[in-house]
Amino acid sequence: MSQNHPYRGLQVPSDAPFELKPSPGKGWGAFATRRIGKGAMILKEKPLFIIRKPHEEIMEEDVWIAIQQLAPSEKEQFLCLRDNASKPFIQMTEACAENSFAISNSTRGQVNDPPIHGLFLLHSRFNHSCIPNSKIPTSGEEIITSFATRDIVAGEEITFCYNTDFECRTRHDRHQALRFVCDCKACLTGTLFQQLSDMRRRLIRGLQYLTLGVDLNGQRQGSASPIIVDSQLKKAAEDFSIPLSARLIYNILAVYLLEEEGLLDDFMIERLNPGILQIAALFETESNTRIARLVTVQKTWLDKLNMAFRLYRRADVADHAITLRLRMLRGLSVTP
Ligand SMILES: C[S@@+](CC[C@H](N)C(=O)[O-])C[C@H]1O[C@@H](n2cnc3c(N)ncnc32)[C@H](O)[C@@H]1O
Repeated sequence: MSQNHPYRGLQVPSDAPFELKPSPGKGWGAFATRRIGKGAMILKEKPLFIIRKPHEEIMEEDVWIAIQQLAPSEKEQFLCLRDNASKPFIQMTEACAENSFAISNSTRGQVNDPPIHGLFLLHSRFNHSCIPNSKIPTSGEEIITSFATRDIVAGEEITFCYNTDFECRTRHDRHQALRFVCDCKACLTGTLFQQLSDMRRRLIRGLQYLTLGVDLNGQRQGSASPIIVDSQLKKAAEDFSIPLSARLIYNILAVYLLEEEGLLDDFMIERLNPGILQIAALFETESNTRIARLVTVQKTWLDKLNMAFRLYRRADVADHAITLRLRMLRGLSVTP
């Protein structure tokens, strides 16, 4: 039956390292046809069309106009799309929502430019995992590219994470956002890994709060579901008076937890490591400077963490100045 499925009509490049086929319980998915080494490119894809509007403002008419402008062969490709591989979409906006990605225009556009949504025929066939094996880094370009974040063996399903802050969200929160039940290793209830996963992700969120002074939505936490229960510690985070030594430990602990969770890929390291090196370079008290330097040269994140713990509860000459600088950067008065 799957031989005649409309997805067979989707044009997968002949050199692509994957094929499309049914993925039990998830409609169809993309499966590696050969080994894909960590860091290797999986697919570079041009959008079939783009719509320059925020997601919630895209109307039927917008999608119809975009489709009318397609070449006949492209229209045929669009008509292959199915609602999770089963039924044709009833509304064009649904087809668009299920098969499009927000393309960041931050690198080229102006701040007030409308967001761009691109419809991608093939990348939209990739299913979600909360512990994925691929990533589509934001590039600011209309063409998107996926890369393997770890070695993928032939036959393995290729997945990516549909949301950007899931490393800080528990299973319950993730499922509410996804609106389908994911069955990845971090979602399978009754397992030790799942329990640890929730704990790690909650901790990562808390550590982020302690270093940034705000929650994922950029706001201070409300009292309904506290992330940091200790009121003094919460105030210190919001006042940016967390000492440098603790900042370094929190940041490295978050990376270590990401690694334990199976989420630490090269893109993540590229994003997080500069901040850690920057903190390590800020110490001014001589003994602290020496330890911070040792932290940076350790090979593993566990070794870095162990070394960083030597700084635990140590004050630094630079602490006060850092607090003032962070408060000024956030537009707060210099005195808490
Ligand atoms: C963008 S589509 C992915 C491709 C889709 N499976 C297909 O056959 O066209 C997203 C939809 O796939 C399904 N899906 C994706 N990841 C899943 C997962 N981990 N578990 C269950 N369903 C999943 C959900 O129905 C979701 O709304």
